[in-house]
Amino acid sequence: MNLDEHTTTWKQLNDHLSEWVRASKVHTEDGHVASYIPELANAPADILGICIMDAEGNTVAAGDTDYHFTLQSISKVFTLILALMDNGEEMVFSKVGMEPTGDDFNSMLKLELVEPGIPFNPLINAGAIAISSLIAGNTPDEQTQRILQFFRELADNPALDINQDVFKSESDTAHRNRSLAYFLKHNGVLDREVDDVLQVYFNHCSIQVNCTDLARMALVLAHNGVDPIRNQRLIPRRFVQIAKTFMFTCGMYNASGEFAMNVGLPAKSGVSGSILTMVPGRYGIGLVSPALNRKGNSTAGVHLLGKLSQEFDWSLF
Ligand SMILES: NC(=O)CC[C@H](N)C(=O)O
Repeated sequence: MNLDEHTTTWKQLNDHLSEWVRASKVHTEDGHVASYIPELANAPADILGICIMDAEGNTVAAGDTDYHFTLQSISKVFTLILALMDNGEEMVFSKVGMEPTGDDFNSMLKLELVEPGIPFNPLINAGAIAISSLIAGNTPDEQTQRILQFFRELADNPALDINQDVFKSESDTAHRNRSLAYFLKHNGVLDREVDDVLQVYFNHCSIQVNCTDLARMALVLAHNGVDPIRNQRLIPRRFVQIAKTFMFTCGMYNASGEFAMNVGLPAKSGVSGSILTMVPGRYGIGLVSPALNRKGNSTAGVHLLGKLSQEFDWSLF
């Protein structure tokens, strides 16, 4: 995109984003806030906030942008990157595969059905739990600190921290994730103890952010691992390429095909109703709207991104 195009897009966004947010907000009524993690059930069902950041750090934001939420599954993109940085591709892909499942994000179906019993990809729960075990550190605390440091660097926000209430709530009720982890342990995928691995996993899912933090983290991916604001490489290009490929094929779970069709951008959603996406080479985008559809993606959020993609012809296809 040349400078003129950027100026036009930015003006359009400034002029219309609030109105588009209002129009998408009605779609919060089509969804439900996640309640299987009890603490998430307290989220307001009718809000929608978005922040779009350009390569200089300018932002256009609209809606409920002060709202704080936990990263949930969005964290999986960045723990994958960290595991790749700590272990290299060969090691990581001996523990997780590269294919979409077509199943729900917390499904354990294919772990038993398909040899060799490793998770299909690093963005489903089973895959992300396997990835948590690969983060460098001698103890779960050391691993968690390493993740926090990395996320703070990417968000350029030293104040990022874990929401302890959400952590405890998930940890107390995660019977399904526990069974996935035991399955993985049995299959020889986890070299650490199940409880230790889960502690790291629940911790990174519970890191609290706002839309601006999400947009800032997305901006680094949009620029292939270089933070364009500080002009500093934070992630090797190849690992961003891997992460973005997974976002495209699995980032919106088993609605990734539909999202690719309607929006056409690499994205990752979380059950807090958050979505991180980007316009490659240009903008980082973070949004939140807690009401989810059946597949675990924000109803109003997906609608708004469809509108933006259509308006600015952002689809990569
Ligand atoms: N889709 C998600 O955001 C899932 C993350 C959540 N912490 C879980 O394990 O269930």
